[in-house]
Amino acid sequence: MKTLVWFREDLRLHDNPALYYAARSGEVMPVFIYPSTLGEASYWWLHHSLLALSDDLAKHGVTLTLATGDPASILAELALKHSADKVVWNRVYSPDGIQTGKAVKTSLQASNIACDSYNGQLLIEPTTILTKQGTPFKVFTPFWRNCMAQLDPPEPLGLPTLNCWHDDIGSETLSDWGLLPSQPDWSGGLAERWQPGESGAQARWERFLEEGIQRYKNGRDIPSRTDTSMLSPHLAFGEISVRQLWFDIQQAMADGSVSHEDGMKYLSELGWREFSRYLLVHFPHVLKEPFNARFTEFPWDGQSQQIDAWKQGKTGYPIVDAGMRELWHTGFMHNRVRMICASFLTKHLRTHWQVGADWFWDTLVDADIANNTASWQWVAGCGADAAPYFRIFNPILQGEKFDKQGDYIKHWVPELEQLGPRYLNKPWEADTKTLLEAGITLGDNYPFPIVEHKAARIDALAAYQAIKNA
Ligand SMILES: Cc1cc2nc3c(=O)[nH]c(=O)nc-3n(C[C@H](O)[C@H](O)[C@H](O)COP(=O)(O)OP(=O)(O)OC[C@H]3O[C@@H](n4cnc5c(N)ncnc54)[C@H](O)[C@@H]3O)c2cc1C
Repeated sequence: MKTLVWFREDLRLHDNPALYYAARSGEVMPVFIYPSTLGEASYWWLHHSLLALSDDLAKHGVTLTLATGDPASILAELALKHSADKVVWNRVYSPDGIQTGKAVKTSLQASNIACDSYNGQLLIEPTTILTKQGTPFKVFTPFWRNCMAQLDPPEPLGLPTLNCWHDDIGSETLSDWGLLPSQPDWSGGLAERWQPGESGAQARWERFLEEGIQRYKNGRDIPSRTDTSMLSPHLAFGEISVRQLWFDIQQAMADGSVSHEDGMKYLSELGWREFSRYLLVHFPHVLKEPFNARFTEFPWDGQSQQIDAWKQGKTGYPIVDAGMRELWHTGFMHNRVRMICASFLTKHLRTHWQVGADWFWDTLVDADIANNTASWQWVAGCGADAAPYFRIFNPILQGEKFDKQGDYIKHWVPELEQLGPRYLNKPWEADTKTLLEAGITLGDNYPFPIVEHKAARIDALAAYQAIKNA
């Protein structure tokens, strides 16, 4: 049997159901089709991830074919032209991903080509978890409790023996695709931090199991530490299987190398990833509209100068600036700081969450339509099970609490390196002598705050009151 394996968000060989079952029944021909909707940082990642995948496949004598165009026509044409018996893929659970999967299926069936799809992305199928009334969950805790009660994922699949059929099917090349930035090449910071591809993902996971997971529950909120797994871009591109993470954590809790508390906390973060996809499957409109319909009328403001200052890490609030600069430099931002920066944009600057989501989409290497949308709506107060809008993060107190020694701020905002802890999160309150000794001239080498915290908070609450009373 000859099978075309359509790679999508599953750029790995291990525990890849589509590849595994195709390889077990005969020869395979892997195909990847250019995705036209990624952000710039994700295209950088994709380039390196595809290089890694095609090297890994080549070690087994298998060639990865690259193609551009409509998947429904490309796959049917390739299958007919090269006499494939079947086309298989792992499902993608975004609205676009579902739509494309359906179109491919219809087109293949119209050409009498067999096809099959698998779950290679989630611990549990979103359609199988419903409330007693048969409706989708809208709140995380009962959703996850329900998942945990039912969860019995199949054991991860190993690496199949791969055989390729050697038709030359005319692959495009990665350089044809021009995914890497040039003029200017801003990717230096990304390359320093990341190793895209399956072996990079496995290495990061092993490191986390050795030295991060044991401190996860308490350490995960401290941005200067490396107590989180940093697997998000690898998960977004499917370079590591979530089932493997699940089984490894279960095993580590069973043999006592990881405490129940740390292990369960990590699994619940994977639960948030499941929940984000679940929400998009059941409520696809939330990609563009607020989950809480009341927010349709919210008086968003958002001035372009202030939004630019936010993007550039020049708001005058050190923890926000540190986060936005980490994002620009590395394509990543720590979760606690993502929440602070997103709150600042949607509440202090009263800017529509979509503006922030778009910027993150372009600059994050882990940009993931489900996690990004759900998280932005959550912070903005309009999402499912969201933090209430009136809970407005105070960026000064957040910095003081989660970056006590100021290591994170000083790393990303080196202008403030000489400033002591008393004023590090509020340099504008320092007297002239203190600022002078620290080499800081506000308005010159570090900005004054672009908005005043208390006034911005009052404005945001007044705007919220307007929709609450409507
Ligand atoms: C405004 C905002 C935007 C975000 N955008 C994205 C995004 O585009 N892509 C993305 O993967 N995550 C996003 N997140 C969620 C979270 O910040 C990242 O998943 C996390 O920081 C990744 O770091 P890690 O892999 O070390 O996480 P860990 O703490 O090690 O968690 C393990 C995995 O669980 C999942 N996870 C963790 N937290 C969340 C969460 N809150 N929601 C959904 N899944 C989660 C991720 O897949 C993560 O890799 C966003 C959060 C906020 C507040």
